[in-house]
Amino acid sequence: DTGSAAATPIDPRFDIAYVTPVTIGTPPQTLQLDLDTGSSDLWVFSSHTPASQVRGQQIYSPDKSTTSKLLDGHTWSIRYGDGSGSRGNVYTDNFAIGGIMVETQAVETAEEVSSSFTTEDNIDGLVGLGFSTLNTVSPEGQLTFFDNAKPKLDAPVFTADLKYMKEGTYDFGFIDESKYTGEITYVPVDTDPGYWTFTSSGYGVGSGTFSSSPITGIADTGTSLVYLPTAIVTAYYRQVEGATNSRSYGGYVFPCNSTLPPFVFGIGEAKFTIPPSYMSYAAVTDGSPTCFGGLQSSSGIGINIWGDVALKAAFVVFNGEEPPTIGWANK
Ligand SMILES: CC[C@H](C)[C@H](NC(=O)[C@@H](NC[C@H](O)[C@@H](N)CC(C)C)C(C)C)C(=O)N[C@@H](Cc1ccccc1)C(=O)OC
Repeated sequence: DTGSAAATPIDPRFDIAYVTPVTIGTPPQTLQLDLDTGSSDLWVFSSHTPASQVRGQQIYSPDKSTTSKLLDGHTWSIRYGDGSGSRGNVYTDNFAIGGIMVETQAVETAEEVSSSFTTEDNIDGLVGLGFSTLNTVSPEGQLTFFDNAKPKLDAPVFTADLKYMKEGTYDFGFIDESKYTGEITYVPVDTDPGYWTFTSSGYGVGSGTFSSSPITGIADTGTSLVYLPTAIVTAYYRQVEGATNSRSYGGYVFPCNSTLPPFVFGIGEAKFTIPPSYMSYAAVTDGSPTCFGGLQSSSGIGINIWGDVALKAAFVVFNGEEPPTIGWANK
């Protein structure tokens, strides 16, 4: 099998996250989920989510599905790096993305979600596409959609073609040559503890010299920004007029009318350029003349994260063969 599904930005003003339509159950219930390579739980707003925590999200009602089965005695509870989280029970049911159907996918129903999920009314849940070792279901961990679908796919891969303030695509089971230019550069993935962890070959700020120093981090479609070591981040903002590291805004900000250099990162011998428009992520509040940077420091997180600001500058292949690799191409 092969399949494709849209990755649509949830906000017209800036790319905070992307959602993809999925179907769950019989008859199919359609939800818009955030495909997240930075985690490995598939969880949804559901008929079990307290009404006070639901604000317009589509919900999955297992009782309305003839193919749903409670996974008795199983629960899940997840905490993300941004402090958000959720927890609940587990069902298995039919689950499809882009026409790829998995009959007994573990679908985790939310009994509780944190406030940032309640307020984000365009996200009905997440599809974790990290490695299944990170799945939080207890007492038995469950497989991700990708692990379940892999045997059915023409090739054990999925690709991300995220776009700046536009609809992009996730493809499953094939590599669409029309979506990229030149060659795909593959690098090894370290699957411990369960992220798509790889090592970039270095970085450059604008037309400055390229610094060939290894940067190990994760490819995370579920994180909006890029988080890198402080030394790299300060080198970048040193080139931005009026940039400061704001405690009140929680990161580097600068006057929106400042000229920003592009940010270059290396994958093997290949170079990828994040254009200035992606690096000026968003006004700190609507209409403010102060903008928040798309590149921030990872020092408070503990890992480097190549989030959407970097991923949308490339065509990315998540290769699930043994051993897994990750491929990057320009587009
Ligand atoms: C199973 C937990 C998943 C894998 C969780 N993953 C993450 O938090 C990673 N991805 C974060 C998600 O992409 C998130 N931005 C999705 C949105 C919609 C909320 C971060 C680290 C880049 C995690 O590592 N949580 C840490 C908590 C943490 C991590 C980093 C910093 C601080 C705290 C944990 O609990 O690990 C067991």
